[in-house]
Amino acid sequence: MLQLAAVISYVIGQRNPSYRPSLVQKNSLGSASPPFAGSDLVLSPSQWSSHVVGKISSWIDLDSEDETVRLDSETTLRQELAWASHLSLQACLLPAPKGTSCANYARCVNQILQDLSNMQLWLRISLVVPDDDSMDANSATLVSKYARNMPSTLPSASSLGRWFGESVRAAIVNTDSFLTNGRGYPCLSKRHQMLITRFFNHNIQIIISANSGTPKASVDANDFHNRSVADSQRHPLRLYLDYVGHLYQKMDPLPEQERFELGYRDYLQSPLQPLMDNLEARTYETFEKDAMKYIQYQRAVSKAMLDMIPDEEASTKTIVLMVVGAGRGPLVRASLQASEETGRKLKVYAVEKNPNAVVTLHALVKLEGWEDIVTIVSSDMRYWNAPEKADILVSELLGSFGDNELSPECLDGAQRFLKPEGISIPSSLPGKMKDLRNPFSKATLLSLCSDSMNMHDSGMYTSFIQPVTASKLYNDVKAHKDVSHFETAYVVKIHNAARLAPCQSVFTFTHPKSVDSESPVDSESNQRYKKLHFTIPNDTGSAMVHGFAGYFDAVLYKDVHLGIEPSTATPNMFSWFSIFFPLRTPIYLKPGSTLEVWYEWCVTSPSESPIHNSNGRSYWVGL
Ligand SMILES: C[S@@+](CC[C@H](N)C(=O)[O-])C[C@H]1O[C@@H](n2cnc3c(N)ncnc32)[C@H](O)[C@@H]1O
Repeated sequence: MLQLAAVISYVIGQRNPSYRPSLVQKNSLGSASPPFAGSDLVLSPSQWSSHVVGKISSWIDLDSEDETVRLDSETTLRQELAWASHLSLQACLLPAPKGTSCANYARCVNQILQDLSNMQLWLRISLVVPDDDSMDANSATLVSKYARNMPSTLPSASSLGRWFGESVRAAIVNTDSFLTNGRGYPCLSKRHQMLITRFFNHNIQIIISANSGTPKASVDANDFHNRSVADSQRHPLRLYLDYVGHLYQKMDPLPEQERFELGYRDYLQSPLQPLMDNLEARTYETFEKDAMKYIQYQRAVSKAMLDMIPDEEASTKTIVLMVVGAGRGPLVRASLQASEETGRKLKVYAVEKNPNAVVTLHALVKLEGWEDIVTIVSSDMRYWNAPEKADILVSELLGSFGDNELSPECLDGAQRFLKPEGISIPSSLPGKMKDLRNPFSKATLLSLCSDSMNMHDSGMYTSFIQPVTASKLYNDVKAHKDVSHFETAYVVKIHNAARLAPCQSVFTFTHPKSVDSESPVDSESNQRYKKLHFTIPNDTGSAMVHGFAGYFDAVLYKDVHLGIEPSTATPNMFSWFSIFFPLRTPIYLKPGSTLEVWYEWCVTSPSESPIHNSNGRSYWVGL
């Protein structure tokens, strides 16, 4: 049930706490060394490997000025880790470095890591930088392929937030961090409670620790073996454990959408290429389950119809509506429902280039009896010779980053058959955009759209990025051991990540494009360039940037929008996950620093990255 109960910490060297290799060599005079640990028979191999995390002797000081202590430390660390490997433990918790210098600590750990195959090493890192030069392991910690010590006074939200992008395995909460409630039971402040709940949401285990003098949460393995249930209930940290268990139990159940998305968390997927490839039936099926998307389209089409035809002309005029990229027909259905809802008459063309989806479209039209209203066109919209012009053009060709499924290029082709006064859904606000366009260059227009306008009044769809710490995503890309995977964009339900600065808009595309020949804006070009500066809040502290998370927002019509940019995301919609652009080498940011990035694409400050995906050599979207 509870993650906390799942792992017992086993102090590997505790058989004899005063054991030092150098003393043994001096005293034993060649006789056999006494055992430094208990027998491996006290637990079964599966218990060792699934229930136990080893705890390496805390006296170890790998950077000690005292040569004997340093050498003893190295020998003991290796010996204890070898024993832990012998037991097939899943992980071992290393003691924190003792001073400010940890060069030899890093060297030893790095060397040991080369030979470790399955066992993880957990490092203790204090959530706050201690005042003195000792890393007080008992104050409060996270265990990451870290363990974090959690202090009684917590740092700022953005400082804490960084850790959700790092590979944190456990949080060590000292009993000092607890308060006592009116009935004398341990409890935590509201901020601590929220943090613990967030740890649970990120599968971070909680370890309760007590200062020396108070019995520790860790249980001797021999003791554990013989312990009766009644004994264990009297464990001095039992009340603390019960309280943390209570926090776990009172968590709200995950909403249905998040449950659906659980299996996709931090799982890198290649973005779809619906133009170059033909989508499969199961992909269409996933789209079609997203009721929210079609509700928003229906609302947008209804509003456009009402604006287009006044009530008094509703029975005499018929709107020509074209769904371009109709797939298996859900936007045709949404449009027909909008027609029913508004009492406006409709004639529909469903244009689709995927011949397999067209088969299903035909079956749908027949099944629903739409033959008199809907004409199916099996063609690429860029080359179709439409028999008449459309009043309303409905499309959904959006990728997670807006234009990355080539919506601009496809709609450029479809614009030919939209009446000059016609409406595109997603839609621009032609009058307003035109006012802005005329006096400015394209670069100015882009920065205006992004910086000073409310995005829902701006163009048709806009992409956004923000820098993230996302060590899991980074390591998954790195595991491919080639440059091309670093130069690829991924669609991913980003979960274990820290969003280091608010999103900024990148590119905006509007349709139909301006036909104003006097405009200085080259309205035909879909080329874009943008330079952005992200300022990391001062109280974040230092952070690593592993890449950028990308999103889009689209104005469907007037106030009806659709998008995944976190601050305005359409609720309960799961058709799009974020996009992730990894960096080949993570960038270290000092507290309060500014990150400069240009797209597409390179980081130029505080340090320079190589140019990514030059000329689309690793990743491109196929026309
Ligand atoms: C993202 S899917 C959306 C499908 C459908 N509207 C839905 O909501 O389920 C985009 C669809 O547009 C089609 N498509 C992409 N580019 C096209 C083009 N140039 N001409 C016609 N269809 C296109 C794809 O084959 C795909 O069926």
